[in-house]
Amino acid sequence: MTADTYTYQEGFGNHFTSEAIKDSLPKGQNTPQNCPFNLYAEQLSGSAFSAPRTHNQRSWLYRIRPSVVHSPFEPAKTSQDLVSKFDDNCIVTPTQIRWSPFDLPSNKEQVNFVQGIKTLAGAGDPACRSGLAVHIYTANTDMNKSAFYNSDGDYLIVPQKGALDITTEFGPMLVSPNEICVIQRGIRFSVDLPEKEARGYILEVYNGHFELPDLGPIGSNGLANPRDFQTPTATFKEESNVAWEIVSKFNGRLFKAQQNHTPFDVVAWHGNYAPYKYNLAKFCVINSVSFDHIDPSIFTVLTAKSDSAHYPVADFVIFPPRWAVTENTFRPPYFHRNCMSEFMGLIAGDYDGKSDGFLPGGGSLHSIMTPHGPDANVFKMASKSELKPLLMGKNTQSFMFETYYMLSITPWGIKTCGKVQEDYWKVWSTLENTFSPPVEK
Ligand SMILES: O=C(O)Cc1cc(O)ccc1O
Ligand SMILES: [Fe+2]
Repeated sequence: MTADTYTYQEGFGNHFTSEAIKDSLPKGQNTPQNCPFNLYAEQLSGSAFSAPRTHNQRSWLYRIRPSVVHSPFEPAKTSQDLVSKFDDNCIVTPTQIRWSPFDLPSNKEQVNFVQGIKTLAGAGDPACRSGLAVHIYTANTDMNKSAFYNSDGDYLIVPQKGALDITTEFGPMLVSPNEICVIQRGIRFSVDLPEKEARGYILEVYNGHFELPDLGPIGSNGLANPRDFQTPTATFKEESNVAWEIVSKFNGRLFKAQQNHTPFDVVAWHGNYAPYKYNLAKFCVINSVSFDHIDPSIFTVLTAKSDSAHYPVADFVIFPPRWAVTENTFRPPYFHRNCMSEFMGLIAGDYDGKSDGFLPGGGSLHSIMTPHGPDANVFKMASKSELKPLLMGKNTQSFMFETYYMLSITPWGIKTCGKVQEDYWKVWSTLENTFSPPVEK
C-alpha cells in the first residue's frame, strides 16, 4: 500500500461519518427499508444499549454482506501461550522482574500477528468482563486471508519493531513504532507486515474502553490532544469467491469460521465506536518547571477507567523526550512502593531510571507494593550531576501499563520465553549506607 492509501479522520471519541462511495450512508436514519446501493445495515455495539449517553458507543456499518454470512464457528488451535485464565499454572510473586528483549520468530517458521501473541501476565477473567492481560507479539508474516476479532476486550497495541499495516472493517491504518493504536472488542482486522518483522506489546482490557484522562488544573489543553487521534476512513473491497477465515478470541480460546468473501466490505459507516491510532511524538509533555519529581500519571496518554473514580483499571503512560529543568531535585524516578502494578516496556533508546539492562523490546514488572526505583548507578550519578536544563531522551520512548490489578505471570512469561533476568535484583544491591548523622560533640 502507498502512503495515500491511508486517510484518517481527526478527533477522539467523535461521532464520525465515512463514505467510500458518495451517498452510501442512509440520510437521516440508520435502518431504511432498503439501504443505498442495496447495502446491508449492521450495528456494532461497544456499550450496553442503555449505557449513559456519555459512555454509549456504537457504529452503523453499511456493507456488501452482513457479518453473519459465514460457516459455524469451530474451535481453532489455541497456543498454550495465549492465556486468559490466570490460574494455578501462572505464578504470583512480589519480586522485581525484568525481561531481556523478546525473541523474534526464527526464519524457519511463519508466524502472523495473531499467532505471535503470547501472554506475559494478567488478572481476572474475560467471562466476567473483569481484569486485563499484557501480551507480547512477535511476527514475521502477513495474516493474508485471515481476519481476527477479539470478543474478550479492547486491544491497545504498542509496536516496538516494524510497522503494522492493519486492514479494519472501518478502513486501513498504518501503525509504526512510536505510534499506538486501539482496536476495540468485536472489530475485525487483519495485519500485514511491511517490514516482514514485528514486535510489540498489547494491553488488553476486559471491560470498558480507553479514554483521555481528565486534565484537572492543567486546563483544557495538553497531554494527548484529541485532534491528534486518527480514525480510518471507509475503504472496501468487493471480493467474492475468495476464501476468508474469521478467527475469534472468545473467552480466551480461538475459534474459526469460513466465508467466501472478504469481511472488509464496509462501504460506509458512521458512529463513535471505531479504531484509532496516535503518534506518541504528538504528546504535549507537562511537568515540573520548579522542583521535585512529579508522579508519572502526568504522562498519561489513555486511561481505562474502573467503576470507581478513585482508580483506573489501567493507565497507558509514556516517558517521552522532554526538557528536565528542575532545581535542587533528584531528577530520575524516586524509590517507591506503589499500590498499583507497573509493567514497563521500552520502544526505543533508554530509560532514565535504569543505566543498563532495560532494553528496547524487553520489559519489567514491579508488582503491587514491590519496592523499586533508580538503579545504583543512576542513583549515584543523578545525586551529583549538575542541574542545568537538559533535553532528556531524544529518540527515546518508554511506557508503562499501570494497573490496579495484581498480575499473575504466565508460564511463558516466567519460563518458556527464556528472557527473565535472574540477576535483576542486583541493580540495587550496591546501594550502601551513606547515612552521615551530625557528630555529637
Ligand atoms: O518505576 C518506574 O520506573 C515508573 C515510574 C516513573 C516515575 O517517574 C515515577 C514513578 C514510577 O513508578
Ligand atoms: Fe514505579
